[in-house]
Formats: sequence, structure tokens, C-alpha cells
Amino acid sequence: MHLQTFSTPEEASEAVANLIISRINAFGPTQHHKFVLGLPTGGTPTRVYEILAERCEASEISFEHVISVNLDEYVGLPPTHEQSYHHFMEEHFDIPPSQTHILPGVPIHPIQIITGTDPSAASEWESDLKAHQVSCAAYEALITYLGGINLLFMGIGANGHIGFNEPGSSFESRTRVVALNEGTWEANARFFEDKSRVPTHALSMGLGTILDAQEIIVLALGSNKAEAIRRAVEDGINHMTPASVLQQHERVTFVADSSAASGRKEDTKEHLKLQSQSQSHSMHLASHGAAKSLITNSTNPPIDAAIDTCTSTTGDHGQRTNARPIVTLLAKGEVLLDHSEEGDEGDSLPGL
Ligand SMILES: O=P(O)(O)OC[C@H]1O[C@](O)(CO)[C@@H](O)[C@@H]1O
Repeated sequence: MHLQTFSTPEEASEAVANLIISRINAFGPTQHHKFVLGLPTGGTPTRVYEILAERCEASEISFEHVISVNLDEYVGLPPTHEQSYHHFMEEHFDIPPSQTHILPGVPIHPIQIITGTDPSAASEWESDLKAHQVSCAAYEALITYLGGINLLFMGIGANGHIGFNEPGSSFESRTRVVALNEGTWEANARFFEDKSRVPTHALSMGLGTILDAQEIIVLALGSNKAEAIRRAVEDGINHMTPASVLQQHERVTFVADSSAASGRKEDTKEHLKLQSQSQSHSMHLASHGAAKSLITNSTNPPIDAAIDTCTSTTGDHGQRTNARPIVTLLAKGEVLLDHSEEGDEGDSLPGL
């Protein structure tokens, strides 16, 4: 797991956009070899989407052979509703609809918002639920059919949720109907006329679905995410912080602005800094042969910036072959350490 911190939301968003671009370009998608990109909604990713659009305009990246799959969608909002995630993606991410996949949260019965409190809606809800379960199973099948998710970009809720997997979600969970908890309902009320209009249910990729992605990037911006980030990266893996399960994934990068990273404990920051330094030091001491096996065996290239500068990359997702001298790749590790306002950007967490 990597945690990269940046002074501002702008820098953090730019880092995520760069990461996405470098991964897609390194993959080299073609008509018969598409790149599958998992995408979030919410307030966090909007600047990343703007930057991607700018880079697309500048021909630095093409989404022609990219397929997107969204993490989640509210239940009960038609795609035309301005707070549906269908509508959000149309507004923020400009790729042809034929390449975009979003869970269909639209109700089968004409209920605009399912509050779960209206008894007359109960039977409609029951039958809608069955239809949604079929959609969720179909979505899982779709992801499998696409060959899995190459890169999954996500935000994180203030309570540590990822997708709409609220605290208590099973680590094995697959795409399903979920009930939103009070905190999420309140947090997302800012997007609606009032809190009572926020759907109480959603369809969401499960934690098991998320863990199946080959690589994951989590972006966190703002002080209201500080506690979630601290719990996700410093506490043990536990159900009350769904994002903590990412600790067991081999290729995860948390990107945070300084406010979102501010909750981390001082002694942990120090520990992580030492880990990074000793990792970097031992890399320098490693013989060329040992270093080579370290790199080629790794499914988690240690330094993302290094990949951006590779003169030749083939294959995908940790199977890259690097035409540059290994030493260049290793030496790049120190560059990330220098970027941090606190000297801890690019920290490698213990156990890497
Ligand atoms: O980016 P925001 O609006 O803070 O939301 C955080 C997370 O919450 C969700 O919107 C779900 O509530 C996720 O899709 C998002 O990543």
C-alpha cells in the first residue's frame, strides 16, 4: 500500500489524473484489448475528471479503447434525475455511452424515492428488490466478461465506506442492493433539495468485487476524510472501516491532500518515514541481480512516478518490462519522498 500526500486538493487530483493516464498509456489499449476503468462519483473526483478531459483535449490520453464501469448508483432515481450517477457521469466524464456501464438503479415501479418508511411502497419495493438483484448479478457477470477491472479509482466516505459499502459490509460481498446509513444520508444531503429526498438505498459493487480489481487508487480530500484515512491505513483491517480491507490488496495507492492526511498519528508518520528510508537504502545496497528480481517479481511497482518515465513498457498491471536500468527505477523512490510538504509523501506502509 502506498500513501501519497499533497499540499492541496488540486495537486492531489492532478496526481490521480497522472496515475490514471500513465496506467492507460502503459497498457496501450486497442480495439481488441480494452482497458477497464472503474470510476466513482461524489464531490471528490470532479477535478480529476476535468483534468482528464483537458489531457484528452491535449491528446495526452485517449479513451477510445477504454471501458468504464461505475462503482454504484442510487436506487430510485431515473437516469435523467440530476443527482443520479448516470447523470453525474454524463456531465463529468465524456466517453461514448456504449463504453460506459453504470448500475441501473431506476425503480421498476414508479416510486421516485424509496424511503423505506412508507408501508404502501413495501410490495413494490419487494419486487423491485428482486429486479435489482438480477441487475447486480448481471453487473458482476459483465465485469467478468470484460476480463475484470484494470484500474479502479475511488473516493472514500467520511465513515470509511468505499463504493456504497457501509460499515459492517462483508469483505466477501459482491455487487448488491445496500441500505445507506444515516451518516452517508446526511453527507449526501448537500446534493439534494433536502435530506428527505436522498435515496436510502443504492446498488454498489461489493468489497469482494472491489478487491478483485487489479489496481486501486483512493482519493481523499478535506479534513472530513482525515479520520477515515487514518483508520483505513493505520488501524487493523476491520468491518467498521470498510476501506481498511484495502490493506490486503497488493496494489493500492491512497492519495490525500494535507487535510485528509492530517489525522495520522505522529509516531506512525515517523515509522513510515523510517520504513521508506530503509526500503530505499536497502534497494541501493541490493546487487543488480537481486534488485532485478525484486522488480520483476513485484506486482506492486514501488514508485509510480518511475513508471511514467519508462521508455518502454509492455504487458499490463505489474507485468511491465522496463527497458531502463533498474538502478534508475530504484533511485526514483527517493524523489517521491522529497515531494511531501512534511517529507512523507510516497510513504510505503509496513509489509510492502
Ligand atoms: O466524494 P464524496 O462526495 O465525499 O463521497 C465519497 C464517497 O461517497 C460516495 O459518493 C457514496 O456516498 C462514493 O461514491 C464516494 O466515493
